[in-house]
Amino acid sequence: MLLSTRGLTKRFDGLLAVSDVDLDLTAGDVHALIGPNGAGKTTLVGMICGRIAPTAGSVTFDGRDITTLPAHKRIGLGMAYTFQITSVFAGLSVRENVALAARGQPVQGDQVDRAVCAALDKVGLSDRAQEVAGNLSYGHQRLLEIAMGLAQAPRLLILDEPTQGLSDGEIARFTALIEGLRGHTTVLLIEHNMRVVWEVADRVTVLNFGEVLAEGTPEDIHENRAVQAAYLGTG
Ligand SMILES: Nc1ncnc2c1ncn2[C@@H]1O[C@H](COP(=O)(O)OP(=O)(O)OP(=O)(O)O)[C@@H](O)[C@H]1O
Repeated sequence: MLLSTRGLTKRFDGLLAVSDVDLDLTAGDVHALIGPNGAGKTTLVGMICGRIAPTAGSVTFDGRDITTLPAHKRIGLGMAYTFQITSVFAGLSVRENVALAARGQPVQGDQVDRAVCAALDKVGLSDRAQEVAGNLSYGHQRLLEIAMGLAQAPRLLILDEPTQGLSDGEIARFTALIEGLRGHTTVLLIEHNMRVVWEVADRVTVLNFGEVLAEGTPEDIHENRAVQAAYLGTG
């Protein structure tokens, strides 16, 4: 396992946002986290990457207990994440944004350039490298965020609703990109687009009211009646 949580819990005043979650991410897998709005997905991921302090439970990364490790140190261990709220610097160029994200990695000079070009190429933004990031469409800004994550050469890439606001063509490019990461980069993907989940996920965890409702392969989840009732509808 690259990452495990045990009994991970977050209480906001009276509200139990995440309750006793055991999650295991196998190295190299694409693991999708799904569930209705308010199920606790973003809160769970916030505890995994160190932005939210858990009320109880533990997080282990590569065999090390990181429950109380600050977020920037987790980045240093190889975690990268993109969030629903766009984090690009609007006044900088596309290239500069990715170069900033790559900084601090064990690459220098020409290697930074190469890492930036490779990341932009993977998300299909190479021809926009010189554009001011703030002028990009919302969908392209989401792709830029993913390039910023990739430029950090992460061991675990956490993506929070990466396909939200993307066109069909951009979604197809995104799924191809994720396919290309399988086996060497572990991906934790919060995703509402079920077609994307069925296409790219090796494992799926379903959260409902802060609890794990089901975990398994996409086929297991698709056939799970409790999941159908809670989330997928009767279809
Ligand atoms: N900082 C906070 N203070 C109080 N309540 C919060 C806070 N953050 C989240 N919550 C509540 O915790 C619950 C879980 O929220 P969370 O954003 O983790 O769900 P989610 O599954 O990511 O939802 P969505 O799919 O809509 O993004 C919700 O009821 C939410 O209102």
